[in-house]
Amino acid sequence: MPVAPEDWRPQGVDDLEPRAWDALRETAQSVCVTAGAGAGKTEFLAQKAAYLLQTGLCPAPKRILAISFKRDAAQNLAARVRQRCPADQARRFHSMTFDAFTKHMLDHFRLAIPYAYRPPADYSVAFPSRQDIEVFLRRHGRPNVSADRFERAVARTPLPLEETVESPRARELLRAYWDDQYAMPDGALVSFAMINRVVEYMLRANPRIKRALRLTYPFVFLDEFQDTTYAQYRLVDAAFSESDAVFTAVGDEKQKIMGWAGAMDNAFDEFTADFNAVRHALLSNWRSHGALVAIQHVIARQIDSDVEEVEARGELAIEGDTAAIWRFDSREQESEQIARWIRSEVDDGRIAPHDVAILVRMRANNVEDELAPALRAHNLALRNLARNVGEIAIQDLLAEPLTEVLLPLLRLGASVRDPDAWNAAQERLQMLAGTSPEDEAGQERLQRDIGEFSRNFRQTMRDESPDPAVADRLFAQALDFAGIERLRQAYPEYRRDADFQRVRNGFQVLLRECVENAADWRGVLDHFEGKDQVPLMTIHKSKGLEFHTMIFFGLDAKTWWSLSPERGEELNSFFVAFTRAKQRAFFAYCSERGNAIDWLEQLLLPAGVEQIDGANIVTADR
Ligand SMILES: Nc1ncnc2c1ncn2[C@@H]1O[C@H](COP(=O)(O)OP(=O)(O)OP(=O)(O)O)[C@@H](O)[C@H]1O
Repeated sequence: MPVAPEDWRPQGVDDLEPRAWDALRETAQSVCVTAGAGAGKTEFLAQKAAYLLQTGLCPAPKRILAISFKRDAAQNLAARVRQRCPADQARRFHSMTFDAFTKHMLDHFRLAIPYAYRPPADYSVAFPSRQDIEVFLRRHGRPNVSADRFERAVARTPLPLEETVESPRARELLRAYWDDQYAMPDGALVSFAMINRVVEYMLRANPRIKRALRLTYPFVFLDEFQDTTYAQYRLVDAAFSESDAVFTAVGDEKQKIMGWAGAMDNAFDEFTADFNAVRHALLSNWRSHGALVAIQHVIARQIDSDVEEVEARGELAIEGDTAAIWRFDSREQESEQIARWIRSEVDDGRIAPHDVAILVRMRANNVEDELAPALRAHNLALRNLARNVGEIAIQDLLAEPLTEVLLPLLRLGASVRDPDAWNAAQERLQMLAGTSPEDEAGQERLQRDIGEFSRNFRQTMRDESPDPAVADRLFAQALDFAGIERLRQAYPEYRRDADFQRVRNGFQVLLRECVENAADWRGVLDHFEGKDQVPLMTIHKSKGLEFHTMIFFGLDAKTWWSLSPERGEELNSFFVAFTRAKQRAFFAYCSERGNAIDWLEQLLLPAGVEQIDGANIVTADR
């Protein structure tokens, strides 16, 4: 039975702030919710989804489409909705990344794409480097065209080029690029920018597909809207403009860090005007405590002098420094002291290793080489989430649906009792098998199957200690139990064999790696998930995440040469890094790397950020 809208209450949190209530109850008109870091934007979307599904304002079989930028953001949002709604409702919440959405549209409606631009069925997704583009431009006798500009032109120019590009020379070059990519000797190579263009063209050319899309999704959520590119915006526009679809776009202009990749200049203003949206600005920060929020406000004001002050709703739960620049004389001292500091915090029981995130601006792999040995010497493991296993980054792999399905199954074998793994396995398999929660016989069968599977698995894990060959066998059995065909049907992103194999291979590679140094199978799986390891990632990949303690590595004018008051997006990146911290934010500066960033220190020190000699953050006798 649907709940009456006036009786509906937020799920899993005590309350929402008044402005969030207004934005949540607005279901007849599009809304644009802007809010600072930690304001609960993702939580707000999960609550709004629960509201729409539970009150019947989004009645079955209609669905909500939620588009995020990062895979883990999409997964995080879907997981929050699953926690707040029964399975049959949560299933009607489709959360995916922009790229996954467009690729799904391409794979599903490929034959509806006008012939001249239709990629062959066995295309591969390509991530062209600047060098690839330069090679192309040279080959076509245009070495003086800037590769960056050309790439932007491919991403921005609507199809068909024959109708949209006036200059014959430009048209010829763009057309040659499309032809070349489709005619690669080892099969067509199509970038996400190109996928976006063909799907937008397909939607324009096929009003029936557009109508079906609109009937399926009366509500569309757009997360991190500040980073929407023009091409993505045009696609949303092609799919939903002049329809009754109601949009909810959320984001924070201060966290816009994708301008280099073509993010729009005034995304919120354009959206508000084009979709006649009502604007709401949230004013809480549920993540960080007062002292951090006060410093965040100083940085936010530097980004936007009109920014409203927000209310800190997080509690301070730690003694000592909460924000500081740690100054080191040498790289060696830096790595050693950071490792020693984390060790002492863990030994004192204040945090687990995975509660401290090390963030870097770029080149996580180099930082891994530098920091990992020092951490290892203190019996700490660094988990470089940017590192690839096979052809997929660990951070992306952990957010894959395949991982969501297989990990609970493997966990069932590694413990005598693991109710969380059982529930997760049941929920995922129920979804894969399409078993309705009301189908009692189906549910019983599923429980029996899971019981038998986990007994067999437990037996193997008891009898055989961690070893790569056994890991391969267990992986194959878990995959077999979940059912490869079922997986590929349930998740559109796996419909093409190459996409599925990339993830499958990555999973297997990581599992094999984790077998080393683990005393038992539970240890292997903990390692796989990153438990008790210190995560290392770039700021870009930290968006949307939060950590008890954040340590930024490389705050000097050489390593972060692009951080200057004139380059707004770099300050935004700094803001993103700072605002990931729930309790503490530290910045490591090492004079051996480069000079201090004076203007930033002048901003931060009066705002309450301490400056601490790295030699003193923890003493040698610890
Ligand atoms: N209404 C609420 N009550 C209590 N806690 C909340 C509420 N809304 C959000 N939170 C918590 O606050 C934290 C930040 O929320 P969330 O990640 O949704 O913020 P955000 O606005 O998306 O952040 P950012 O833009 O900085 O990534 C999370 O730990 C979330 O669980």
